[in-house]
Amino acid sequence: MFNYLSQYFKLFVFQMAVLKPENQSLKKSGKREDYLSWDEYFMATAILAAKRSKDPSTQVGACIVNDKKQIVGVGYNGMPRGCSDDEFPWGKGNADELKNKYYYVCHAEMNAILNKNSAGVENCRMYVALFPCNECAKFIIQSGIREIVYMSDKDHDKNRTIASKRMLDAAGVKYWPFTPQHKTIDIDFSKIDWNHMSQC
Ligand SMILES: O=c1[nH]c(=O)n([C@H]2C[C@H](O)[C@@H](COP(=O)(O)O)O2)cc1CO
Ligand SMILES: [Zn+2]
Repeated sequence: MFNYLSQYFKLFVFQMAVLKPENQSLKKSGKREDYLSWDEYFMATAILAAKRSKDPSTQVGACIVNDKKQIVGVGYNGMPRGCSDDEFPWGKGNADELKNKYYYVCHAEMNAILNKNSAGVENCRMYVALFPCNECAKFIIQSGIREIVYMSDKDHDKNRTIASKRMLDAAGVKYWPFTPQHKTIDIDFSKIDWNHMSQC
């Protein structure tokens, strides 16, 4: 018991000596504490991009980040350039498959890779709202992306997801589900003080 208490006391003294000054200096700096983590920021960027999607049932966004934490590509699911999203179909229940979206829509991951604003995406990480399908997994592997951070794995029992994981595992691409600290992120344009912004 005495030994236990003595160990505990040593730990306490260590914390006071080593950890406290750092905490104090953090407090002194006056920085905001409620800021977004990097993971939240990149996932939120993916989800914001998804809001551009015209798909009435599933909106997917993807955000590619390099090892300097720079965003190098963003995309969402949409029709290819030149294929009007007012003319090509967005449904999925039609017996005639040519009248469903699946043959036409570009997936968010593919768009993010093709939209890259850097020479390549080797060794990058992709943040994506929905676990990538088998076709996207091929793009991810071939482009050199090494890690996937996802939110929903709603299609985990579908063959396209099983095949996707099989290929990602074989190629050594890591993937992990993301749980945000903030449940909501508020972007309220009406709260922006335009007068103040223009003085900056
Ligand atoms: O990896 C993906 N990336 C992606 O952008 N999508 C898009 C394609 C479709 O527009 C939509 C899926 O539609 P639905 O959930 O109605 O089957 O999500 C779908 C997947 C997974 O299948
Ligand atoms: Zn896909």
